[in-house]
Amino acid sequence: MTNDNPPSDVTPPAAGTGRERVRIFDTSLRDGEQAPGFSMGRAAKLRLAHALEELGVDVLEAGFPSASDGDFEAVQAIAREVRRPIVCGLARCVPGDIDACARALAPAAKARIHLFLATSPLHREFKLGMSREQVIENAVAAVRNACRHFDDVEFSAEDAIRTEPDYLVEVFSAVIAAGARTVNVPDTVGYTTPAEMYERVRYLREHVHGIDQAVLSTHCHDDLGLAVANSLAAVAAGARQVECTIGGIGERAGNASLEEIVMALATRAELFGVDTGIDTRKLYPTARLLGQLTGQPIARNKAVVGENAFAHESGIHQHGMLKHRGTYEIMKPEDVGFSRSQLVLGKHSGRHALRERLAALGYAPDEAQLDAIFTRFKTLADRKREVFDSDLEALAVGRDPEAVGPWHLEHLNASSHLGGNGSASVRLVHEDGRRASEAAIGDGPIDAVLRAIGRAIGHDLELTDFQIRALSHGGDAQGQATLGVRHQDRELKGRGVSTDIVEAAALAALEIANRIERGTPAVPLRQLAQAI
Ligand SMILES: CC(=O)SCCNC(=O)CCNC(=O)[C@H](O)C(C)(C)COP(=O)(O)OP(=O)(O)OC[C@H]1O[C@@H](n2cnc3c(N)ncnc32)[C@H](O)[C@@H]1OP(=O)(O)O
Ligand SMILES: CC(C)C(=O)C(=O)O
Ligand SMILES: [Mg+2]
Repeated sequence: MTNDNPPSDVTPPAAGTGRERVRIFDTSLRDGEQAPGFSMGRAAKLRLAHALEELGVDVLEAGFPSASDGDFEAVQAIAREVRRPIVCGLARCVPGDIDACARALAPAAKARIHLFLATSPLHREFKLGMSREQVIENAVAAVRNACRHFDDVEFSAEDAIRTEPDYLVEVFSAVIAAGARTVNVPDTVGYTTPAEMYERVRYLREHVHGIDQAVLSTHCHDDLGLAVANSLAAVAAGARQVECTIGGIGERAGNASLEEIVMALATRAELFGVDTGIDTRKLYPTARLLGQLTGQPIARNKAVVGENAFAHESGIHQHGMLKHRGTYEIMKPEDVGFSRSQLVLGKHSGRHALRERLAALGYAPDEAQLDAIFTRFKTLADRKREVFDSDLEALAVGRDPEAVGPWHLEHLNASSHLGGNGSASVRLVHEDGRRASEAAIGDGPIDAVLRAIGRAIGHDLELTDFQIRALSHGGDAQGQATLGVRHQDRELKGRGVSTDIVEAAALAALEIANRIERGTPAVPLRQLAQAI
């Protein structure tokens, strides 16, 4: 289709800064979705597409319309609903794919077709069975055909990095003459290095005819863990579009990660001198959404958006952070969508962070008190992976944070029902011989168990977080449940371990219930001295 909105000029300046703009081409919904474990249905794709629009991507590759009816419909739905970015579809250099793309993208406000054909000797000979000349003929014919439907045509030379450089120049010169507006250099198998990529892009800029009328793009894979570095090298050499995915998802080891590229360009703006249109504060929420939609959570140590990206457990780092956060952070957590940095208390923490956390909880121990708490804190931290606020409170007032009881679980019955509801009944027995039986329904069985236990001890408990982690493998694997619970404006955390995840969650809820029962309130500061 011919768009009313012509494609924007080749390298638009970024608003306000006077710097050139690098276009962010997101392919989470195409290359990202191609990887095992990341496949998304139409509703999920549509949801992520809206989030990517909010994030500010310039081009959104919505899928491969000829891959399946489902993908066709997903691309069509995205083309209909997502108005701000250019919506793009992938197509082989065959008329059927081009036709499917044109139909799927017909409702788009701004549409692009992304044609690809492999150009490397290996792919030409063994995969396509085409000569150099045939590859160029097919590519040119496909671009011409696509131009009958689209103003905005991108051509990718699949396996460009392993393609003879002078031949790649011929291919790109021919497709630009035929009407391609973007030429893309994929490192399809993640083989290149930053120095080689820089040199390749520089060479292409120097030798491709008509390159000034096209945007030079790159698309890097992470087989050697170099996708982001190679993408940045391409930008340094003059590439003005980068193809990438949220969380770096994609074929095999994945694509270059969008959030890493964007934050590298922003954090080291003095090196690159370019801007993107990304609202960086949406990076973390978008990555979380992707994790929820695919069921593949973000790795804890993932750069920029991982849970540990702004978390510090080591005492020496925590001390530095308390003095000046620039000592151990090069980006602000708020700038990528986290609410704040976190000082996590564990066995590597020191007195400075402990004192800070105790102060936040309302305790102001003197040096001797702090030493005593610190010793017991280290003993506890050696046994637990993370020390919660409720543990600290128990330490601060001289109670045993690992004490069990007074309530014990005597009976548990929980069931889930189609549509999301769950019901549970529990019977608790107290050390003094009392018994309490309660039943509840909730938003799933875990919520129902928590409510039933809350009722049994006479407190309202609201589920705020639930995580389950396998501690071992096999049919009788132990699962560790961690519950986050709100009780009277306080967030409490509890853990339970069992081979049954509902029971593990019940034990975590009971741990919280017992803390409430034992009462570890914020003790007035003056009482602290007697308490420890
Ligand atoms: C590097 C990349 O990421 S490329 C994109 C990869 N993504 C995907 O493949 C996901 C979607 N793919 C699919 O659903 C299927 O492969 C389909 C529907 C596109 C094609 O299915 P099939 O027709 O059964 O072919 P199949 O996948 O087995 O083989 C690929 C065919 O496309 C041809 N081909 C591969 N690339 C291209 C190209 N760029 N242009 C033209 N033909 C191509 C191959 O030579 C082969 O042709 P042949 O069937 O005549 O031997
Ligand atoms: C389709 C192309 C751009 C691709 O995904 C690759 O070569 O990796
Ligand atoms: Mg790819």
